Amino acid sequence: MDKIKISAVSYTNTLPFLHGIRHTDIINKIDLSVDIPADCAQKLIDNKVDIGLIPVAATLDLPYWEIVSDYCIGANGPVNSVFIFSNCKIEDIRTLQLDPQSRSSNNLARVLLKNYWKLDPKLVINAPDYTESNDPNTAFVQIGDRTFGKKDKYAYVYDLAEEWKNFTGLPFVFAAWIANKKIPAEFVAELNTSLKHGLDNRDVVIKELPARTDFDLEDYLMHKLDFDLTDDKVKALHLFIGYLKSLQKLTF
Ligand SMILES: C=C(O[C@@H]1C=C(C(=O)O)C=C[C@H]1O)C(=O)O
Repeated sequence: MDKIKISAVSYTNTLPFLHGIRHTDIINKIDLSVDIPADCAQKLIDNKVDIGLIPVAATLDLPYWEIVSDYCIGANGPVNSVFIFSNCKIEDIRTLQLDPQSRSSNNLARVLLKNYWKLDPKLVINAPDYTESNDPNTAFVQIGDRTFGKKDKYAYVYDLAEEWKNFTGLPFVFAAWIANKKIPAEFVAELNTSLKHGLDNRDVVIKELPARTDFDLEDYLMHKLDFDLTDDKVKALHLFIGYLKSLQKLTF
């Protein structure tokens, strides 16, 4: 059988999964690439890979998709790496610049703005530098490692997993292991075992990371991120996709 092609996320949040994959025999059965989330999604859409740890918002662009793992990148409350950073209160934001590496969180911001905050700022895709603006009423979405240590630098910081929980009472799934075709059950079982091995060895992963004083990596990987794809997370995933379908599609 040809090797199964897999694209995984290149952020710290995925290091436990990569540890599991690289330290179990599954590594010999797959072609693994590590990409920013937007590229994980695009590779699965373009059928360059069979499975991706893709932003769940990208399922709208897949004619066929199925979840192939019991694990995900999720959070039940604050996640500490998905934010709107702003110098004004949320209700005063007139322009929101989106993160080009994200698909889920940009759309989560849109869902929350419309349905929770009842706001309608102008959205900017592909701003030359989306994190910079001279306008005090322009804010931005940012995800992943680039947010580490930035929380104290802005007057207003909105953790989008926390805000989703305030809105729905549910956890949130940012990315899930999704296939664009049927995958044999034995492979799915092996993938789950390998991902679990990585999660069970998070202490090793944490020790290997360069220490930093401005961000608590242990708290992030052990507590803020919530990797089990529980029934509540699946419910949240479908609720989110439902909200997304009622919004105009964003084209990056
Ligand atoms: C929690 C995170 O989850 C992610 C957010 C994603 C998105 O917004 O599209 C995609 C993959 C995950 O890496 C994060 O990156 O901080």
